Amino acid sequence: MNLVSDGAGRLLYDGVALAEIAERFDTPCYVYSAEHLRTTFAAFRDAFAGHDTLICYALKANSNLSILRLLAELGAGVDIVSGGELQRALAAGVPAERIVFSGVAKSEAEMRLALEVGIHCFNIESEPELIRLNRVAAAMGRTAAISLRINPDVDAHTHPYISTGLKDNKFGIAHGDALAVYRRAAAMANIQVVGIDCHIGSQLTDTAPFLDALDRLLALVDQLAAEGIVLRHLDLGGGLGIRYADETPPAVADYAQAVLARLAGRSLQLVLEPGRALVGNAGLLLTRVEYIKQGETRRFAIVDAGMNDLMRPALYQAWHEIVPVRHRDTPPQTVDVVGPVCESSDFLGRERELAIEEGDLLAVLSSGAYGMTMSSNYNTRPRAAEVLIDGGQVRVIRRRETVAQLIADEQELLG
Ligand SMILES: Cc1ncc(COP(=O)(O)O)c(C=O)c1O
Ligand SMILES: N[C@@H](CCCC[NH3+])C(=O)O
Repeated sequence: MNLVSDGAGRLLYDGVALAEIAERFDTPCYVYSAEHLRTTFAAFRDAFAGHDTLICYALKANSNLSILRLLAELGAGVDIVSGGELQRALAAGVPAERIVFSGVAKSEAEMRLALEVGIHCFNIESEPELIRLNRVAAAMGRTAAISLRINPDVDAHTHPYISTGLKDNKFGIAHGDALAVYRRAAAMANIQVVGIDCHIGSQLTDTAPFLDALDRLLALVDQLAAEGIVLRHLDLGGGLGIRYADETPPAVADYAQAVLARLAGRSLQLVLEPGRALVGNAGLLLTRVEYIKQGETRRFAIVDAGMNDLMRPALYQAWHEIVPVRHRDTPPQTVDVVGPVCESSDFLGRERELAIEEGDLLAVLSSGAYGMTMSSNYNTRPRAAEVLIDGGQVRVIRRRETVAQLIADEQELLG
């Protein structure tokens, strides 16, 4: 993240003083860097340039329309998991033919909408889902292009809550059932088999599990071809990790090189679904210290952002670096950075060494992915504003929610 301190000890993000952003837009506030988004997307595009590759950004990581539009203008497609995400993508101007639809529970209405607009491909996660899609497509007189999402039973070595490619996980079709389900799909009148797909987990810091999964998929591609079922594309999913603390995820170029070496000589289009790797380090959460409270055993910095704004620490004990926006010469003290929500799991960071006082601003780094999209209104807390820094200018890309918005749908119905 492009964070530097100026001569006066003020923290600048992409050249803009974070204190000024807080002054203008209040806190808590998500702050994103357009420059970072462009750079990371270009790194993916360039790394895979030698091969026919469609980069379908997994918009569950950050679904702000302005971010989607920025990535779509750079050539990205998207991976969606709901009708809501489909409508977001279309509203942002993502071309339908660059949309892939994952998710274990696609409803009939979601299938109809995706068929109407003509998405690139459905990633089918079970045989019942395949049967339903064939029926829905038949009723519309359409043909649905599909991949089967295979669960390759590969250990992604990540947090158990975000591992998705093990046989105990709910995702995908068991590897051992794949050929039978493909045969069934190929015989369906309103299904066109075009690809194969997997997604083994998130925040992977090693290429080996990706390559294991890829090898298992390629073996299936060859077995299917021998039976006359020739696939056009292979979707390797997302999952490439980022650095939050001291992780050393592979560089995109190294990941690409390893993957492309396996695909050399094949005419398979490659589809990728990166989420976190594109946006995670493109954003921070700006928050203000409301109180410093010395408890009996611990010292707390109580800030105005909570687990409803950034849920990752509460849900996964995830570690996000927290830095003061203004430098103080006083000695740092050990504090737990906690939010205002009435839960003991409401923390953003524990046992941090910080020199801060009441009223100071803190930046919670690497919050661009699974921050705002996982936020909630718990404790009737309006969601934070989102702003984008682009070329030294800052603009609001999502207004701060108001309590009036939150209660409107109930207020109308008061007896
Ligand atoms: C099907 C699918 N594709 C892509 C992603 C994006 O993952 P990541 O943000 O780790 O790249 C996810 C989330 O884990 C997913 O479930
Ligand atoms: N929400 C998770 C990632 C899971 C991705 C969804 N399959 C996180 O914050 O790390």
